[in-house]
Parts: sequence; structure tokens; C-alpha cells
Amino acid sequence: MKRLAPQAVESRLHQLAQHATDCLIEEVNLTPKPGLVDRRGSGAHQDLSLALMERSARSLTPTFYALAQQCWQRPADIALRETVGRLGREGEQQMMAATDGVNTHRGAIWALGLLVSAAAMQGGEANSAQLCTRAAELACLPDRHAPKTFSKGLRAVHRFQVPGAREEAQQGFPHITQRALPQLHRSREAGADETEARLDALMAILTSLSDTCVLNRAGMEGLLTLQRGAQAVLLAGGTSQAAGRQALQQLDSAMLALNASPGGAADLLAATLFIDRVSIATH
Ligand SMILES: CC(C)(COP(=O)(O)OP(=O)(O)OC[C@H]1O[C@@H](n2cnc3c(N)ncnc32)[C@H](O)[C@@H]1O)[C@@H](O)C(=O)NCCC(=O)NCCS
Ligand SMILES: Nc1ncnc2c1ncn2[C@@H]1O[C@H](COP(=O)(O)OP(=O)(O)OP(=O)(O)O)[C@@H](O)[C@H]1O
Repeated sequence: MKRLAPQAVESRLHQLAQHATDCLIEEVNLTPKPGLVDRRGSGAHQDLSLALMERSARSLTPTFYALAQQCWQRPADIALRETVGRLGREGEQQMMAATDGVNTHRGAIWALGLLVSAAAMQGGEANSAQLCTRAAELACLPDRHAPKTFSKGLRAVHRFQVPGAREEAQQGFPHITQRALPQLHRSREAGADETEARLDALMAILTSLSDTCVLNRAGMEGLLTLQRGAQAVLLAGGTSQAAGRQALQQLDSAMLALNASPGGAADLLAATLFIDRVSIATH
């Protein structure tokens, strides 16, 4: 690993934290997303808004910075896992303080927190596969201090016997490496503009993610509706095509009718944008 001067390290740590926050802000501003908060409004959410999501994203920069600082050029071991867990939980408290108790970004703190940590472990230089592998190593390690509390995500994982946020990270974010990033690149190369390419990447995640946010609100039927709807957008040529945009509009209406929204997929899209920004290109 390269040895950087202290000032260069400091600037890289700040950059990683700022990129993570920027990706959250870009995710929420991406429009139109099915059922999610975007520039048009709150989607299927009563307690969320664009302004609240942006405030929440900004409150997380110090958490991402602390994660990067603690993880800089360190190997994945239990001590580091426990530090990351503590900082992640403190980040959740920062978020809750900034939003008056509304859960805006719990899943995003988890995914982006692990990826910021992974980028720092690699000394700020890694390709997407290395980033996801390092993040998975951390996610697989036990954290003695993790509270054994009830969560909506765990309830869905047990009830429907599907992988959730924890498993996605432990498996090295397959929805990012095998779906979202390849789709993002394919759509860009096919001439889609950046908004269309990002929406297509979101659709690619949605085609197979077992999003516990959707399962909790709309059950397995709701999740299947979402997965088929996203597939229809991509089969119609993606959101750069009129038929693809129309399929997306139908999917949005279906999600609003089900009062459901794929918050987990939105988190993974933000994480995809982060990897796209910080990783060394290998494709
Ligand atoms: C693993 C987490 C997300 C808790 O998972 P759990 O399923 O119990 O949680 P909860 O219902 O609170 O939140 C789940 C969130 O994950 C996202 N999500 C849902 N489904 C999925 C999925 N299939 N894949 C990825 N993300 C998903 C959604 O945003 C959802 O709101 C996390 O909050 C956690 O354990 N944090 C502890 C602190 C820690 O160790 N942090 C380290 C990194 S900073
Ligand atoms: N643009 C977005 N719009 C909506 N949700 C998003 C967006 N981006 C990320 N999310 C994620 O979605 C999650 C919100 O999901 P959900 O509403 O299911 O959470 P909850 O408050 O725990 O549950 P509920 O609202 O069903 O009571 C947030 O934790 C956040 O990680």
C-alpha cells in the first residue's frame, strides 16, 4: 500500500466522507423513483421529505469521516469491526437527532458505512470488487456490543426466509457488483444520460432484491409486483426509451397503491454511486 503524507491522508479521508454524503443527496434527488422520496415529493412515505433526507445525509458526514479515519490502512479484525459498529450506531443517533426521530437512512449508514470503511482500509485505492470484499469481511465479523434488539428488517428476514441488509453486505453486495454497476455502465455506453443510467441501475437492483421495507409494508405479493415491474422497464429498453419510461410510471403507481417503497434498493443505489465514484476503474 502506498504511504501518503499526513496531509494527503487527511484530504482523502475528507473526500471519502464527502463523497458518501453527496451520493445520498444524489440518490434522493434522482427522479422519478417508484414509491420513494424524490424531487416530486414523498412517494409512499408520510414521515419523509426531500429536505429531511438531505438534512439527514449532511448529518452523517462526520460519521463517515470517523469511519474512514479509524479504518485507514487497517486489516479486517474484530477490534476494527467493533469500532465500526460503535461509530455506525453513533451515526444512527446523529441521524435521529437531525430528523427528530425519523428513520431516514439506517440501511444507508450500514451499506455506505461499510464501504467508506473498506475504501479507507485499502488506503483509499481499490477497485469495486476489492471494496465489496473488504466490506463483506467486516460485515461477517461478530460485534460483541451489537444490541440484540427487534427490528422490522429482521422480522421480514425471518417471516419470509429471505436475505436482508445484513446478508447483502456479508455476501459482498451482489446487487451492486452483479446488477447495478454493470447496468450503470451498459446504459451509459448505450447513450443514456446520467439520470437514465442511474434509474436503470436502480431497476436492475429491484429485479431481484428482497427489500425488507417492501416485504414489511406489502408482503411477498408486493415484492413480486415490484420485481416484475422493474424487469418490464429494463425489457422495454430502460428509462431512455419512451416505453421504458411508461413502464416506470406504471411501477410508480403500483407502489403508491400498495403504499410501499424500496428503501433498501435506494440505499444500494447510493452505495453504487459511491463505488462508481471512488473505485479504480477495471471495466
Ligand atoms: C444491518 C442493519 C441495517 C440492521 O439490519 P436490520 O435488517 O435488523 O434492520 P432495519 O429494519 O432497522 O433496517 C434495514 C434497512 O436496510 C435496508 N434494506 C432492506 N432490505 C435490504 C436488502 N435486501 N439489502 C440491503 N439493504 C436492505 C433498508 O433501508 C431498511 O430500512 C444495521 O442497522 C446494523 O446492524 N447496524 C449496527 C451498526 C453497525 O454495525 N454498523 C456498521 C457499519 S456502519
Ligand atoms: N429516496 C428514498 N426514499 C425513501 N426511502 C429511502 C430513500 N433512500 C433511502 N431510503 C431508505 O428507506 C428506509 C425507510 O424505509 P421504511 O419506511 O420501511 O422504514 P421505517 O420507518 O423503518 O418503516 P415504516 O415507514 O414502514 O414504518 C430508510 O431507512 C432509508 O434507508
